[in-house]
Amino acid sequence: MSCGHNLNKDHVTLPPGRGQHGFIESFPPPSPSLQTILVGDSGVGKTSLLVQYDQGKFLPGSFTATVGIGFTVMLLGDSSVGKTCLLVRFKDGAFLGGNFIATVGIDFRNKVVDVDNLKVKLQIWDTAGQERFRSVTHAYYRDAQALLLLYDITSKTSFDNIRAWLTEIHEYAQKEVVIMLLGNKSDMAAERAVKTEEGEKLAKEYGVPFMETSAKTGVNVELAFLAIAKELKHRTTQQPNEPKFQIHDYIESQRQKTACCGLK
Ligand SMILES: Nc1nc2c(ncn2[C@@H]2O[C@H](COP(=O)(O)OP(=O)(O)OP(=O)(O)O)[C@@H](O)[C@H]2O)c(=O)[nH]1
Repeated sequence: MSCGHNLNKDHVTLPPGRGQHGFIESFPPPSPSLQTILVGDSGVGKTSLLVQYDQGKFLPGSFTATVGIGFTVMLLGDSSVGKTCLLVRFKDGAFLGGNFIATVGIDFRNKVVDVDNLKVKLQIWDTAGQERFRSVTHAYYRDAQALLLLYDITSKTSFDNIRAWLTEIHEYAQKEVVIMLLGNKSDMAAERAVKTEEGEKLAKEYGVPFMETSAKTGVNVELAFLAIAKELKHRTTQQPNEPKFQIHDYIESQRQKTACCGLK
C-alpha cells in the first residue's frame, strides 16, 4: 500500500465497535462473528446512538434522515497490483505514488454514490495481497456482496494467479457474490505483459465483467465501482416485472460514451 498514507494500515484485524477514520458513517467492518444492525422508526435515534458509541459524543441540532442502502465491496488480488491505489483514486480522486508499503490485514473506506437517484453507500474493504494475511482475509469474504479482483497488466504472475483467487472466492464467498475482473495499471503500456484480450478471455470463461483500469490516471475507476453499485442496487430493489439489469451492457454503453466524449 503506497497510496494510503491516509488509510490505517497498522492493524491486522479491526477492533469491534470503533471507527477507524472518524466518519459518522464509518462503522467498522464487522468482525467475522460480530455484526450489529440498528433498526427502528425514523427519528428514534439510531444514528445518534451510533455516533455516541463511535465518537463518544452527542450531536445536537437538526435531524437528517439516513437514506439509501449500503453494500460491502472487497478488493482482492496479489500484493502490489494496486488495490489500495484504486480505492484511494475512487474515494479521494488522487494517486499517491511513491514507495510501496504493503497493506497489513484489512482496511476499509466508505463512499456514497448516486444510483438512479438513490444514495448507495459502498463500504470498501482493502485487503492485503500478501500470502501471510490470507487466513485473516478469508474470514471476511462471506460478508462481501461484491468482489473486485485485480491483476497488474505488467505482471504475468499476478494474472496467472487470478484462477487461484477465483478458486478461493468460490470456497469462501457467498454464492451470489458479484465479481468483476480488473486489469490495473493500464497507463503502463510500455511494460504490458498481459494483453487486453487475455483478460477479456479469462473473464468470459468465468462469466464475469472485465475492464482495464488505471489508479494513476483514473481511467475506468469510477465506472468499475458504479457498475458494481448499480448491479447491487438493482438486485435489491428490482420489481419482478422489471427487466434485469445487464452489467455487461451497462459497461459497454459507458465505455462507448467515454470513447466518443473523452470522459474517464
Ligand atoms: N503506474 C501505475 N502504478 C500503480 C497503479 N496502481 C498502483 N500503482 C503502484 O503500484 C504499487 C502497489 O500499489 P498498491 O495499491 O499499494 O498495491 P496493493 O495491491 O494495495 O498491494 P498490497 O497492499 O500488498 O496488497 C505502488 O507503487 C503504486 O504506486 C496504476 O494504476 N498505475
